[in-house]
Amino acid sequence: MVRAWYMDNEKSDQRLEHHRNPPKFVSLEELFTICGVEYFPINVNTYATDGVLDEIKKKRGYTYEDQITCSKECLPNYEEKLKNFFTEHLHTDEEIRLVVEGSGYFDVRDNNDEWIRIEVVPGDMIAIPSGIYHRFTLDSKNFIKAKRFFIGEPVWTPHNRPADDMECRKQYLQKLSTTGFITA
Ligand SMILES: CSCCC(=O)/C(O)=C/O
Ligand SMILES: [Fe+2]
Repeated sequence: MVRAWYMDNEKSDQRLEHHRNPPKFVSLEELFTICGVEYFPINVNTYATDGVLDEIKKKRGYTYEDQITCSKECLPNYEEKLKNFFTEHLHTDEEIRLVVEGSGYFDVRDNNDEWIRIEVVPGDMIAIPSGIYHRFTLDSKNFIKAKRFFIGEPVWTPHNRPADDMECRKQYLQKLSTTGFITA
């Protein structure tokens, strides 16, 4: 089950939870309405046959799928990749991940530019919208295996902050400031 909370401002080990004192948790509804981040619970034991994941893929047009394992042993250029993942950036497309093993943290900026930390564990599928500033880190267990989805040919390019002039950033802010991400 995904959990999310506002981060403290400590610069210590990025792999720690970094709760505020007192902790300030964020609900799934808030994650969606203030940041546009969507969440789908998936059964990692049955997703190959139960149809839930297939339905999401069909509905959202995810035609590309692969798997990434982040660990010292499995990820080429591990240190450099982890450093890049944790550098604040945005993408021109959604970033969709389904955790099948291990765990980690996606951090996203809220509408006041504060960090919200999203803890992901097996069965958590999240869609991080195009244009939102975010980053990723492993937790202290140093291992995650996740499926990645994409509409069409994947574009993984991160655009590091500042990327405020990018069209996807402007569109994201426009959505937030007008209707938000609330859908009928
Ligand atoms: C658990 S997937 C690794 C992180 C990643 O792919 C990414 O693009 C972070 O922004
Ligand atoms: Fe990213």
